Amino acid sequence: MEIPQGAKKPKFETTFLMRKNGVEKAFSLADYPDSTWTFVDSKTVQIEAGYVPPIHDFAIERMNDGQDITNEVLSDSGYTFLLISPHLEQADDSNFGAIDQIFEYAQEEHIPFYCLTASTKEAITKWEDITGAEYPFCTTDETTLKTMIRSNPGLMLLKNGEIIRKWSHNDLPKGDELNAPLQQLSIGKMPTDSVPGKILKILLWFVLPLLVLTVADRMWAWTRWLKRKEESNKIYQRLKRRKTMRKKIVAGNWKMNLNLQEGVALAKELNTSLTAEKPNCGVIICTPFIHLASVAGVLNQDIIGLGAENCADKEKGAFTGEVSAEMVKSTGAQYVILGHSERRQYYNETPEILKEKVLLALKNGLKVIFCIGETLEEREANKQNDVCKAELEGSVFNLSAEEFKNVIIAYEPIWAIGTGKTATADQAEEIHAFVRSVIADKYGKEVAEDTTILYGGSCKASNAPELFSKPDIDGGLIGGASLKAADFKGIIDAWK
Ligand SMILES: O=C[C@H](O)COP(=O)(O)O
Repeated sequence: MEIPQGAKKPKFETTFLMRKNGVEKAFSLADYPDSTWTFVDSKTVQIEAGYVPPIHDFAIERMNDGQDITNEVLSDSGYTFLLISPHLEQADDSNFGAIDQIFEYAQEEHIPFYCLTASTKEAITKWEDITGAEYPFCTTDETTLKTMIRSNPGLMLLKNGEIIRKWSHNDLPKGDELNAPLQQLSIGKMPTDSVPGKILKILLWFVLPLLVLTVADRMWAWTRWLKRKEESNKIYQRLKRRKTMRKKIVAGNWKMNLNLQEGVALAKELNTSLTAEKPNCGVIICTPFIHLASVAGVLNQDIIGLGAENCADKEKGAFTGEVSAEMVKSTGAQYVILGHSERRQYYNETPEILKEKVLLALKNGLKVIFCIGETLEEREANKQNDVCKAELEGSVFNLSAEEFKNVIIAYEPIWAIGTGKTATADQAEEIHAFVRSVIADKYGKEVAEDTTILYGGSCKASNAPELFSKPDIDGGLIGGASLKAADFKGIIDAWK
C-alpha cells in the first residue's frame, strides 16, 4: 500500500545511558557526551504518531511459495478480491457456487483473487474438495482476519489498497450482476456513503416514515375532530330545531266533493296507508260536516287529525242550517278551517264574522286553520302583504298570545287556488316570511317562530318538495290533490 504524499511521519526520540567514574546518566542525540563517557544502553520511543494506513499489522503470505505479497496486494492500483476466512473448517460452504462464479469473473477480468485464511493445509485441501475452489490461498493472522469481516467466509473488494466493498457469504454479488468490467459496475465504485448521504439515508428510512406516520396520525385525529364537531353541530342543530321547531303539517281540504261513502272510503285508505308508513309530518283531513263523525270512527287520530271546513259564527240556537263549533268538536274533530277565500268570496264572510268564528272555535277546543291570501288583482297591484296583514289583524290579532298558539295560518293566493297556477317557491317564501314577521311584531319572535304557516294553491306531489324546502313554509293546505289517497300521500312524502 502506498503512503499518501505529505502524510505525517511518526517522530521518535532515542535516549542513551552513559557511565563515567561509576556515575550513569541519560543523554539525547542533541547533547551526546564526549568519549570520556562509556555507552551502557539506549532506548528509542515514539513521541508523535504519524499517518496510520487503513490496513496495518497485516501480512499476506502466499501458501504455495511462502512469498509475502502484502505489498503487492496493498499497492495494486487496480481491483483485488479477497475471500476472508479465518478458519475454513468453520466456514459456511453453502454459497461456494457464488464464490466460484466471482472467481471465474475475476479471472476473465484479470483481477487478482486470493483467499486469506489462518487454516492449516489440511483444512484448505478439504475446502477445495468440498467447494471445488481453484483460487490461491494465502496465510494471514487469524485475529487480523477476524477483525476484517464478521462473515465466514466474507468477500472484500480492494481498489488501490483500500476496501471499497464487503459482502457476507449470504449476500454476494450474483453472476448476472457481474456482466461488465468492474469500473462500469456500481459495486466497483466506492460507496457514496458520505456523512450527508448517511444523514439522507437516515432521513429516508427513519425520519421520513416517522414524519409520514405523524402526519397521517394528525390527519386522522383532525378528521375525527371534524367528524365530532360536525356530529355535535348536528346534535346542536337538531336540539335547536327541536326547541324552536314548529309543526310541519299537510292538511287536506276536501271542499264539497265527496259523498259520505266516498269520504269514508278515502279516509280508510289514507288511514291504512299512513298506518303502514308513518308520515314525517302532521296530517289533517278537513271534511264536510256530514263526514266528520263517520270519518272520526275510522281514523287513527294519533296519525291523522280531523277537521271541519267551517263552523258557525253563533254559539247555539235558531240558526237553521248552521253547525256550531261545539257540534264540530262533538264529532271527534280537532280542527276547523276558517277564513277560506271561498267562504269570504261566496258566503260573504267578513273579518268580523271570522273573528267570531275563531273565538268560538278556540273556546270549544278546536284548533283553527286560518286562511289568508290576495286576489290576482291585489297581487298585480303588489298589495299582497297589505292584504294578508289586514286579514290577520281583522280576525286573529285580537287573540292573546296563548290563544294564538292554537292558530295555524294558511297562506293561499286566491289566483292559485284550483287554477293549476302555483306561486313559485320563492314568491311563497317571501310572503310567508313577511307573515311571520307580522306575527313577530304582534306576539314576539318566539310565538312567530312556533307558528305553522301552510301554503295552499295548486300544491301537488311534484311541487311540494321545492315549496316545503323553504324555511318559512311549514307544509300545505291541499284542495284537489287531497281527494285521492295516493296524490295526498305524494305530498305528505315531500317531508321525507
Ligand atoms: O284549501 C285548499 C286550497 O283552496 C287549495 O286548493 P287547490 O289545492 O285545489 O288549489
